[in-house]
Amino acid sequence: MTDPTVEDLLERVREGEVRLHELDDHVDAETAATVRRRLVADRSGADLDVVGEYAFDAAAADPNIDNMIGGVQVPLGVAGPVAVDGGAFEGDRFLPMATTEGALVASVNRGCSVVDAAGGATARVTKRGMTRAPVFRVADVAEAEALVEWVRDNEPALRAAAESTTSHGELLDVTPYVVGNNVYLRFRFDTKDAMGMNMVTIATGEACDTLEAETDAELVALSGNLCSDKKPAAVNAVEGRGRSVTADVEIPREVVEARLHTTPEAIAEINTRKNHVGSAKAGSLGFNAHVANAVAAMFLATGQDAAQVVEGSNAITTAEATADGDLYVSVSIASLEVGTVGGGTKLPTQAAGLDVLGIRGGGDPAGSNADALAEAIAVGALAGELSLLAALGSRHLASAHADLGR
Ligand SMILES: CC(C)(COP(=O)([O-])OP(=O)([O-])OC[C@H]1O[C@@H](n2cnc3c(N)ncnc32)[C@H](O)[C@@H]1OP(=O)([O-])[O-])[C@@H](O)C(=O)NCCC(=O)NCCSC(=O)C[C@@](C)(O)CC(=O)[O-]
Ligand SMILES: NC(=O)C1=CN([C@@H]2O[C@H](COP(=O)(O)OP(=O)(O)OC[C@H]3O[C@@H](n4cnc5c(N)ncnc54)[C@H](OP(=O)(O)O)[C@@H]3O)[C@@H](O)[C@H]2O)C=CC1
Repeated sequence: MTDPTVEDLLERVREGEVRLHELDDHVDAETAATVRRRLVADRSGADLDVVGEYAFDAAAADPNIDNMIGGVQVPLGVAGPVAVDGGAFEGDRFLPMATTEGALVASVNRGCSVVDAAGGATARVTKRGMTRAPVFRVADVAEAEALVEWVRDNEPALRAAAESTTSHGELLDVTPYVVGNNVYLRFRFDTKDAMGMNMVTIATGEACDTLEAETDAELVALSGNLCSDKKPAAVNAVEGRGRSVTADVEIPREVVEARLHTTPEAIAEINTRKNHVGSAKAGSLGFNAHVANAVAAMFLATGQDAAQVVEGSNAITTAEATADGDLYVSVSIASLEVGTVGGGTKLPTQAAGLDVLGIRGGGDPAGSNADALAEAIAVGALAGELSLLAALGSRHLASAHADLGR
């Protein structure tokens, strides 16, 4: 059935009277999406009916998407339940994972069952702080030095300016970097339960206004790439960004042999030769097998910013056979950028993913829910590492994907 409003708007867009992104000014968000979808379908010849079958309120998604035409669905599975002794995440929980890679959830699920059989994993957030690093132009290195000194002497003023824009964010420190006549100031904030990129960008902008009013430096760009957001960068792997989180477990030899079909020694050797030596030779920032898999699947399931999987793969896996012949395994993710408020966390299916973990919204104390999410993801990554290393040891990687992933 044709809707006169849709037909009329389609015509007006085709005539150039209304721009595609201005449709929401004329009709409700859902109708605007329908008009855009029809237009794209007509132009491309694609059948977009299924894209129009989305389960969220189009108006509520306004902060999350521009030029919306519908929704993409990603299958959602669970691994676990798995017992976790965390600094913030406690208990036996299922881990929600959204992915299109067959065998991935099975792998993490197997890892979770092994972790559980070993009595559970331990997880802790060891550092927190979301960063934004503006770049300033100065005349020369003498002025650069003067600016760095000014920043050191005036941190309270920068803090007051930055924190005037947020009731949750706290400026932790400002680290200067000088390159010729460029000065980069890496502002680091405690963003509590928010991932914090909007929060710290707004707060840093305010601090930059103060700095420009008081010094000769000129702001060139509010993000100068030393932050560093959504790019592989050693600064994040070394200094951390978002949450730095570690999970570990010690697994009795008999559990390794019965459930993973291999030995602690074999897993330790594969970890060294593959994750450490192979990664070093490849020039990789990630010294792990597939931490990005658990990070990406749990990011999608809980409304995180998918592009930040880049930083989430800055992880080191260690594995060793203990003196008792058991297996110790750990995963340390240096820069896991997560939140349980803001961004995509409010969308209904993503909020449901956080509910599965029991950590939707603001934590008590503030920041504890985002810590818990980081710990849950680290345990998922640990389970995935265990299972994949074992599959390589028992030579099951190819057959597992042939059976489950095609
Ligand atoms: C596939 C398995 C788990 C089979 O492993 P298995 O030991 O032969 O399976 P099983 O049938 O004996 O079951 C053992 C447990 O696995 C789980 N399990 C088993 N099947 C399922 C299923 N359908 N759905 C959910 N859970 C499943 C489940 O926990 C089960 O215990 P139970 O509950 O029965 O007591 C194993 O071979 C495996 O983990 N393989 C590795 C696969 C993997 O890790 N893939 C990751 C993606 S690879 C990639 O993307 C990155 C890569 C590889 O390129 C990175 C790199 O370079 O290294
Ligand atoms: N701007 C940019 O450069 C970039 C933006 N993004 C996007 O930014 C979004 C995430 O930014 P983010 O700032 O996290 O989210 P939001 O912009 O959605 O802001 C979250 C706000 O929630 C409020 N809040 C309420 N309860 C809490 C609590 N318990 N802990 C912390 N804050 C709380 C805070 O308000 P208040 O501050 O008033 O206290 C906070 O600023 C994502 O959509 C992401 O895609 C991603 C990369 C770059």
